[in-house]
Amino acid sequence: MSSASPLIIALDYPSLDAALCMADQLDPARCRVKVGKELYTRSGPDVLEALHGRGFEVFLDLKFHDIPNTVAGAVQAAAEQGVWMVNVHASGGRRMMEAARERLDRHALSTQLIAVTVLTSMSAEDLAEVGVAVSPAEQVARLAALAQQSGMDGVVCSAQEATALRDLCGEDFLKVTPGIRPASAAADDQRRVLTPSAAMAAGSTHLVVGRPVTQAEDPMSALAALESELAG
Ligand SMILES: O=C(O)c1cc(=O)[nH]c(=O)n1[C@@H]1O[C@H](COP(=O)(O)O)[C@@H](O)[C@H]1O
Repeated sequence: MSSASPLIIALDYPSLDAALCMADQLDPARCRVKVGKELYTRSGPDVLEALHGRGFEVFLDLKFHDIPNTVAGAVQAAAEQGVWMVNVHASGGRRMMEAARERLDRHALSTQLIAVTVLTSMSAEDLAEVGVAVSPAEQVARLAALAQQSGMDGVVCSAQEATALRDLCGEDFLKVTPGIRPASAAADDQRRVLTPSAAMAAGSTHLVVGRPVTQAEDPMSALAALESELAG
């Protein structure tokens, strides 16, 4: 089932049972779901089958970053499991992203292929420590332009950069933005955050939300509040 909602709920749980317990409370017409490193490492492809069986479109977030041939094979494997979206790290470079694109095209796989620019957990200080002397916004713009030239369908960035990327890469280029925090929520390990409504106003095409919903005392009312913020 394809959802018109921009919401992607991050099922960051340590077991298949815990993830499905949350998924069973969600409506595939009202959101998509994301499977990340912890859950996939524990459950393997079973989780994808279970979520697809429940009608969800799945973003498989394994952030591939390796030599071009290895990433192309991994992206093909993900797409052949029927996921809606898969991601790689843009910092893997042009040849890596082009190899992933070419592999999906060669096999007529329509999975959305996006590239992570600068993790939303990183600040300017974190970037400087790994040898990137420019601001997060500048590095995001550089990597988003490279991702677009390399055939990506969009990028993962912080909503703080979405407006600049709309100007740089256009409306249709996907801007998938984690680091979404309702005004009252804790930032946790995120550094570049925005509220759901501000993120949409800034030009995000999809919002990735994890802990503000999954760790809430009442996840369904947290989700309802988020939806009404977006509707309002
Ligand atoms: O690719 C991602 O999904 C991702 C990229 C990024 O830059 N920052 C980021 O937080 N994420 C993921 O988005 C989710 C955010 O979760 P919360 O911080 O709990 O809302 C996590 O599953 C992260 O792995």
